[in-house]
Amino acid sequence: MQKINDVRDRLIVALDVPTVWDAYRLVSTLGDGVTFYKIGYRLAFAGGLDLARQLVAEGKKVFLDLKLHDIGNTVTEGVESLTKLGVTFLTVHAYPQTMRGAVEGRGDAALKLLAVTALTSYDDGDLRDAGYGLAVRDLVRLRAEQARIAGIDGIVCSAAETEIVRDVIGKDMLIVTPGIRPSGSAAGDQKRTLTPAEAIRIGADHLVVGRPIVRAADPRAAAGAVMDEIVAAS
Ligand SMILES: O=C(O)c1cc(=O)[nH]c(=O)n1[C@@H]1O[C@H](COP(=O)(O)O)[C@@H](O)[C@H]1O
Repeated sequence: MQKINDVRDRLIVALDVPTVWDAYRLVSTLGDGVTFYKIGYRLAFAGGLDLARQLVAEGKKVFLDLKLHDIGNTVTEGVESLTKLGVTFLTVHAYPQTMRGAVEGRGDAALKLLAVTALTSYDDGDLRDAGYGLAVRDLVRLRAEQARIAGIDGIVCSAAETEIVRDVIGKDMLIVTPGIRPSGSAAGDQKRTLTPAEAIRIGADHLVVGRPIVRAADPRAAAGAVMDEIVAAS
């Protein structure tokens, strides 16, 4: 596992809120306890790229979750543009051409590229529906191996696949796990979930948590409870 100096960085809160204003309000509510934020489709298409720059300027780390996937040249050019934002992580789908294009576009920049293997809302039946002949665990293993070969920095998968992925990628790449559900919280559309403590114990580096914090009656207390679990399990 890569060394993470500040344990707070292990929690990434997904800013899945409608407006930049809502995002600022949430960041201010969560305060210093949360150091790492994810900006995904919802905000990226509503002023989120400027927000990313602003959060970076304020000393927060930002994970830009755009899950890029296109012909290699287009991915290369898109990633080249995104290196200028100062964000820490960027997602691409774990297709070999896409990953190679992203690594080329990243060049020498500090941006770390994460490859999304099999979405955590998918089970084996969903993969069959999408035309795949592999079970989730086999697809995740294959894509983790392809990501390592392509020069990607980390893997996005369910924490349930952490051991399989670690076996393939070794210690130097990151494992970032969404689909985290504190016990008692609603799974929603997530199908492959683990609790924060389970995910940390099994070896995940960073946990992505959205609705259990963002939609909590008291988001600061919810984030604090997740962080307590992370610290206790680290
Ligand atoms: O790339 C991601 O972050 C991601 C990959 C994946 O397989 N599953 C997944 O849920 N995510 C993202 O992680 C977040 C999870 O949010 P919650 O389900 O609300 O905790 C969302 O922003 C998803 O877009």
